[in-house]
Amino acid sequence: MADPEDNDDVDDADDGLAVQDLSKLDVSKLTPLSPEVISRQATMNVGTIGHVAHGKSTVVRALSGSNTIRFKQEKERNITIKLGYANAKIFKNDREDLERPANYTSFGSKTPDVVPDDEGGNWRLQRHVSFVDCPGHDILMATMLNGAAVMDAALLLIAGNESCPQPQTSEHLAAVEIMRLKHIIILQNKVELIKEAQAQAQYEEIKKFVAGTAADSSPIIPLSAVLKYNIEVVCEYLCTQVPIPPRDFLSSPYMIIIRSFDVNKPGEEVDKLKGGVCGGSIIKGVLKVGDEIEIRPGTTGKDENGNTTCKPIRSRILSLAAEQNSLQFAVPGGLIGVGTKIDPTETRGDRMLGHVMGHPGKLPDIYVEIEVKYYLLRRLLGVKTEGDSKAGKVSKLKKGEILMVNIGSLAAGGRIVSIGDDDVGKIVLTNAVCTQETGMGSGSSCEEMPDFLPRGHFNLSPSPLCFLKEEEEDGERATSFFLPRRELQCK
Ligand SMILES: Nc1nc2c(ncn2[C@@H]2O[C@H](COP(=O)(O)OP(=O)(O)OP(=O)(O)O)[C@@H](O)[C@H]2O)c(=O)[nH]1
Repeated sequence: MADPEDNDDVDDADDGLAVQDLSKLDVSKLTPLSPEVISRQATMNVGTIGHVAHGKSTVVRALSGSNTIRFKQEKERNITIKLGYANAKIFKNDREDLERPANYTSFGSKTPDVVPDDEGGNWRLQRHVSFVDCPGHDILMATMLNGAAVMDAALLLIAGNESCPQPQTSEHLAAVEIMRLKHIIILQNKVELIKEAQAQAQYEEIKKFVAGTAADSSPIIPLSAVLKYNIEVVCEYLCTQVPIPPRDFLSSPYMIIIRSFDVNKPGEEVDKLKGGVCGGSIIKGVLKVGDEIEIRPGTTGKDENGNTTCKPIRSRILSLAAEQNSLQFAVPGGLIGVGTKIDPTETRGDRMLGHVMGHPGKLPDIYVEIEVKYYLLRRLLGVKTEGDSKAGKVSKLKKGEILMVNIGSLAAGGRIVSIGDDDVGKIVLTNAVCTQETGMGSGSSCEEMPDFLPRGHFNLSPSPLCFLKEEEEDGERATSFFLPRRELQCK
């Protein structure tokens, strides 16, 4: 994602990339492979999933050349805590004598779209991928699910020197299955640590584990992420096994905000202060430099009766960037950074996380209560249980129970206020949420009731949503999760 701290490095002109000219932009002709788009911005999101320390961050580093572990605590503990992002361009060589997989490779996001090799051939850009690096630790499952919300495909990392499956191997696979993710590539990592017979035995174990799941017919690539062995096979499969995701360029823009920053250094002079920056992923539509924008819910608070109030924030786009590539327009897909005129104190320290950005008056309504049809998983995932032991069973949801609710990039607390016989739960949220309403929504809008947030009933599709429920089982902390059936209509 565009890291505002790197903003000074953003090249505006003559950066060797395709030119984006707003005066010639015809949005109806854009595709995720248009040269002026993929030259600068990733248009496909690929997640890395799997058990803790199986090599997710290492494989992203091998593919992109960038380190996704960026936070101090993460560096100290050597585990991923927040979602990490890194972009990579995937190239194919045009020399016919070069056999697969050596004719595929990846370079960083700033690389020009045609790179000459030493033998008279050229590496030509095929895909521009944004890697979403998920944490593998069980207590960070909610973060992993936020990442799964934007994935078009996933790399499932399985360490060759451990038995399969480990708890988060099955938990992550189940999560992406529920998100309806179909394109999964399995990476049997750390193969340089094991003998061939051991690798073969684990291959059979993996085949048995994925039988009947979304990864049933997924390719299994033996890999060493540290030695970069078989990385070019991953590049090839990303081009040949994962279709270009369909994107809606024509609708009014809708971006979920995943990070936000104040990019000013302490003590900066007033006339040099820069406006707030929001990072996120556009779900549909195109945002352009100069656009008027609105952020919802925006500034939220409570009135004298304790009711939640909100005031959407309005501003203008001053700059757009994808990692270090400057953009004139941004499309659905990889993460972008949006420079605005918003007071930077409003965007400091991820304050806008969970909000959405779009054109003024064009975003969905804001809600503090949701009604959702859910289904429970039959057994707890992520814990080792003996046989048919009750510890693995998921208990029913109860009135008054507190859940964690993920809607887009928002992770909010939610209290169940009622549960119907038809597994429809009414949930009051701790945070207001602006989310997509489809079907016959019956919530009244914020404009109609400016002092109060509405109580709405709606189907959250296509906004991904899930609940996390924390349970103590024999002293072991377990996590299970629940999702609404996407096809269900609202009341
Ligand atoms: N020998 C060997 N070690 C590897 C390989 N890939 C990763 N590792 C090591 O495994 C450890 C964990 O790697 P990470 O990439 O941080 O694992 P992760 O899955 O991202 O970890 P979390 O995000 O914390 O779940 C590190 O010490 C890596 O150097 C590999 O191919 N071979």
